Amino acid sequence: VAMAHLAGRLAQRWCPSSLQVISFPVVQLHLNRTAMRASQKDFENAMNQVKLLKKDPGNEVKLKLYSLYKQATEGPCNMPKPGVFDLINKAKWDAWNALGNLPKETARQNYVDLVSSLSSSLESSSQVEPGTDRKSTGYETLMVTSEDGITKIMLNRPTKKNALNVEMYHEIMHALKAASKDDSAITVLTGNGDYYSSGNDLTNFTDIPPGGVEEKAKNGAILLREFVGCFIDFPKPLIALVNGPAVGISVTLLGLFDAVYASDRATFHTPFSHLGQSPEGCSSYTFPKIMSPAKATEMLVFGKKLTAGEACAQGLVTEVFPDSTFQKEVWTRLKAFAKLPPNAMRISKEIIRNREKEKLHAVNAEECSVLQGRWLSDECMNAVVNFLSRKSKL
Ligand SMILES: CCCCCCCCCCC/C=C/C(=O)SCCNC(=O)CCNC(=O)[C@H](O)C(C)(C)COP(=O)(O)OP(=O)(O)OC[C@H]1O[C@@H](n2cnc3c(N)ncnc32)[C@H](O)[C@@H]1OP(=O)(O)O
Repeated sequence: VAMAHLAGRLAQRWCPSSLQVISFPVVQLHLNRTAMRASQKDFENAMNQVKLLKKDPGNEVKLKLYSLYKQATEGPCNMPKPGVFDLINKAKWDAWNALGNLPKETARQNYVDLVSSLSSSLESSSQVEPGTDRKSTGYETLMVTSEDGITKIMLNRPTKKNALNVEMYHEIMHALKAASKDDSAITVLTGNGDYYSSGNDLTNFTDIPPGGVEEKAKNGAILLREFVGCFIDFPKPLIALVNGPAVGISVTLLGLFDAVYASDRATFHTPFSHLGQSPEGCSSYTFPKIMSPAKATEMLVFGKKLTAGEACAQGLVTEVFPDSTFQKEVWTRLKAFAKLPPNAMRISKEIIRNREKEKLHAVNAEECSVLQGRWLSDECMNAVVNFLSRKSKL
C-alpha cells in the first residue's frame, strides 16, 4: 500500500505539464565547449529535438534522458543521495547513479540515440491508424533503431539494471519478429546503462493471479518457452554486445547468438541454484557443448561468475574489448558485417544452425517444464522473498 501510495504521488507530480522532468536538463545546460568532440553537435541537436517532442515520452524515458545528460556533461554521479521523502530528486539521483562509470562520450552517444529513437517512434506513432499495434512503433522497455543495415535492440531499463519484466519479454519477442522481416542484414542486442541485463525481474513473481501460484508458474513457463523459441528461430545473424554485467537468462541466451562481443567490464553470472531455480535458454544443452560439461556445471549448477576474459576462453564470448573503446570498435566491425550480402549470411546461418533447431526446441520445452516446478518450490520462493525484502520491497 505504501509503495502504491508513493507511486501515485510520483505520477501526480510528474504527469501534469508533460515534459516537466526533461525540461530540467535543458535549462541547466552548461556546455563545456573546450571538451567538445565530434558528437557535440549531435548532442546539442538532440537537446533541441527533446524540446520539440509533441508527446510525453513517459517518466522512465525522461529519467533516462536526465541521467544521460548529467553523465554526458558532468560524468559519474558524486552528489549526496537525496532523502527518501525527496521522491523526485531521489529518482533522478538513482537514474544518474545507475550509470556508474559510463564514459561521458558513451552517455552523449546514448542520449543522441535515445532522442533519435523517440523522435521517430513518437512521430510515427502519431501517424498510425487507430487499432494498429502501438508496439510496432513505440516500446516502453526497449530502444529499437535501424540504420546502416543493422537493427539494434537495446534493453532500456537502466535504473533496474535492465531486468526483464513481463512487458520486456513481450517487447523483445515483438522486436525480434519485426527485425526478422525488416531490411536490415544483422540484428544486435545490447543494454543501456552500466549493465547488459540483471536477468529475470524478480518482481515478476509478485503479482499472483486469481488462479494462484500454479497458474502464475504455468503462464511463466508458456511465456519463457515462446520467448526462447524466438531466439532459436531467429533467421539473421544475431549479435550480442555485452556492455556490462550479465545475469541469469541474459547469459544463458548467449549460447543461441551467432557472435558475442563483450566489454572487459562484463561479467557472466547464472546463480540458478542460489535462486532455487534451474537453467533455461537452452543452456543445459548449449553450455556443455560450448565449454565442456564440467565448466558448464561450475556456471549453471554452482553459480560461478566468469569475467569476460574467462567467458571468452571458454567459448561463450567471441571477443573481448577494452571498455573505453568497446562501442567504437564493435560498431566499426558490425557496419562492415552489415555490408555483406544479406541472403548469403542468412543461408550460411541456416546451414550452421538448422540441424540443431529441433533439438533446441525440445530442450527449451523440457527446461521450461522443469522450471515451472522449481518456481513452486520453497527454495525458489525463499530466494525471491530474500531479494525483494532486501530493500523492503515486500
Ligand atoms: C512464475 C513467474 C513467471 C515469471 C515470468 C516469466 C519468467 C521467465 C523467467 C526466466 C528465468 C530467468 C532466470 C534468471 O534470469 S535468474 C537471475 C535473476 N536475477 C538476479 O537474481 C539478479 C538480482 N539482482 C541483483 O542481484 C542485483 O540487483 C545486481 C547484482 C544485479 C545489481 O546490484 P547493485 O547493488 O549494483 O544494484 P541494485 O541491487 O541496487 O539494483 C538497482 C535497482 O535495480 C533493481 N534490480 C536489479 N536487478 C533486478 C532483478 N533481476 N529483478 C528485480 N529488480 C532488480 C534493484 O532492486 C534496484 O531497484 P531499486 O533502485 O528500486 O531498489
